Amino acid sequence: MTHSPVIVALDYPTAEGALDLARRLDPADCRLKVGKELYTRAGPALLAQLHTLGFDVFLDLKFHDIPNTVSRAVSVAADLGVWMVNVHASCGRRAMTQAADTLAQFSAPPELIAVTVLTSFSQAEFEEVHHGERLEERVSMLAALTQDCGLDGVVCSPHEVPRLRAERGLNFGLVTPGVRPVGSDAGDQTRIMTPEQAIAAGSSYLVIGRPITQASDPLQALHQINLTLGAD
Ligand SMILES: O=c1ccn([C@@H]2O[C@H](COP(=O)(O)O)[C@@H](O)[C@H]2O)c(=O)[nH]1
Repeated sequence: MTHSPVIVALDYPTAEGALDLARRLDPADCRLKVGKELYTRAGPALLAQLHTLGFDVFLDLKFHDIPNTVSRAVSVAADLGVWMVNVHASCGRRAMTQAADTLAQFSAPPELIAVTVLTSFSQAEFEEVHHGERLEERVSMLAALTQDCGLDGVVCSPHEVPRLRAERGLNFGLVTPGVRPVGSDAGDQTRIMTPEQAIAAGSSYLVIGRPITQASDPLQALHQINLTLGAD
């Protein structure tokens, strides 16, 4: 069990690349996230290997489908022993409630969280797909719905954290990608903050990928982040 809020996003095209880093990391220093790229390649066998290494694993497949499909998918994720799994909040009340009810039947269910608005979206890009809506209003509305459906938290940008913490309370998980240490490239992310700012704002967990995985020394990059957060 780690005291660090960092979840390292293992966005690699092969199991070998991901395992090469995972074997050098210590589960005392971080959790790991497996997303669509790596899971599409390596599937449940890779999850089993990461569990054998001692890591808590967030399976980030962002299920977005009809209620029956979403609840069955999170049930399989629970069977695979992951620590956290997610859906899109915009799949709606019935899908989220059914997923939460399904997981409640497990003795040690994974945390179930819902994506609000992807951290890559700027307000302008958001308006192209949600005409006339304010991004932060939608995040707030989806977080309220997610909590009402009995889920454990949401994925949002650190920018939305102060408002959501105030609206949803201290026990609601706020998992934030869009985290960039000073000097690192934003890449395709737009709503970003530094690790220290995100934790000060009230984030529960920080999802950090490329600033660690593409660093010349990924272990040192993680160590430096944990140090600045007092989690070393
Ligand atoms: O809104 C979201 C939801 C998920 N992600 C995922 O987090 C990581 C971030 O990686 P970086 O390299 O630190 O940008 C990545 O796996 C995304 O799929 C997100 O960024 N935003």
